[in-house]
Amino acid sequence: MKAAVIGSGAWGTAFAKVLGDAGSEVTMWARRETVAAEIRDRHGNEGSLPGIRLSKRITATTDLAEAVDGAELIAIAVPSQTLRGNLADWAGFFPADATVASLMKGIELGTLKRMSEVIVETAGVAPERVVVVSGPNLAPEIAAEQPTATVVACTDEDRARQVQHALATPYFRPYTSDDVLGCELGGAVKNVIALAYGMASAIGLGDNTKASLITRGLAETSRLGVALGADPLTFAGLAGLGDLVASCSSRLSRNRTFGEHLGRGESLEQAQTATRQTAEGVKSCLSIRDLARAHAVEMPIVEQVEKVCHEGADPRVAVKLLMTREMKPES
Ligand SMILES: NC(=O)C1=CN([C@@H]2O[C@H](COP(=O)(O)OP(=O)(O)OC[C@H]3O[C@@H](n4cnc5c(N)ncnc54)[C@H](O)[C@@H]3O)[C@@H](O)[C@H]2O)C=CC1
Ligand SMILES: O=C(CO)COP(=O)(O)O
Repeated sequence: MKAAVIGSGAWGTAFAKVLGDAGSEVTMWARRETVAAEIRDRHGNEGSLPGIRLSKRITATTDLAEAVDGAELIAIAVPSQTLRGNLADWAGFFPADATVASLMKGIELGTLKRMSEVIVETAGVAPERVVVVSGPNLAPEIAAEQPTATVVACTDEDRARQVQHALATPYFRPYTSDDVLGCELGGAVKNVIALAYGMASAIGLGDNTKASLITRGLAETSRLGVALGADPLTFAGLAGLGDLVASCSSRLSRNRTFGEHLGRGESLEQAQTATRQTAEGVKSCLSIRDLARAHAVEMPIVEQVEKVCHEGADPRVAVKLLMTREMKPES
């Protein structure tokens, strides 16, 4: 397959490696010429994935039209909140029948749309051409070829299978799904729960607390998903529980790490200065909270994470508020 990967950060680069290792010819698009040149000439991207060697089947450019020229698959890994603006500039260059894969895990501020919806709306791509790839996929582990599984979700089963085959390597095992909505929500909400988990770790809370956060975090994710029409079983799978456990338990997770900074008492600005890469949950906690409210779905953990991130609330007070909510049945 001829593929393009737009975005040369950690996930774009690891994803390009998977595609290259599975046999595709890949052209990456990078914003900076230094990054494109390093990928093209030295087969690495030290700034995003130190020590990783990329296949010679992978090249890179800063010219979007060149990157997507003739591509059968275009995978996008830019920050969720920039996607709409990016596509306004790029979409005219996409080949008419290309599959567009969203690798992003966020919900757009203001519109409350998922990334696949932004792609359909802004790039004029039919929904059945959009694939979502999501699962327990920490980029540095994948780049180091540590085995993992993922989900390729698309309403068009044949297209999902094509992408599944284009991604299969001995260290990356893709499963297909038709639940695009559930996979996207699972990925976006787990970033917010990982922020909460990081805060809990930093304030010294124990394993019972952390297990309760994961379990109740998944409960509120599923509640929102079901209200919006997702398959509840998706949240028990790789794009739900799998991704949530990976991000909460891993020190590689940028969202968990960001939460740790906040839990240590740093302000949002201090945490942003200390962490350079994209932590999607910091913005998506706002849009997910608004989406939940719009559908009358209770998401108490998301509500508290938003208060800590954007209203200066103390994480210890947030825990207290969560623990003293009205008593209710588990489900
Ligand atoms: N890093 C990971 O392990 C995983 C990340 N993701 C998701 O992938 C998406 C991208 O994340 P990463 O690659 O990890 O982030 P990153 O911070 O490593 O890289 C982001 C990339 O986007 C580019 N970028 C930043 N602002 C931009 C703009 N205004 N216009 C165009 N490009 C811009 C940066 O130059 C960089 O190449 C996020 O939605 C994230 O949640 C999903 C699975 C795994
Ligand atoms: O989505 C991810 C793993 O599946 C990456 O999580 P972070 O963005 O928190 O690093």
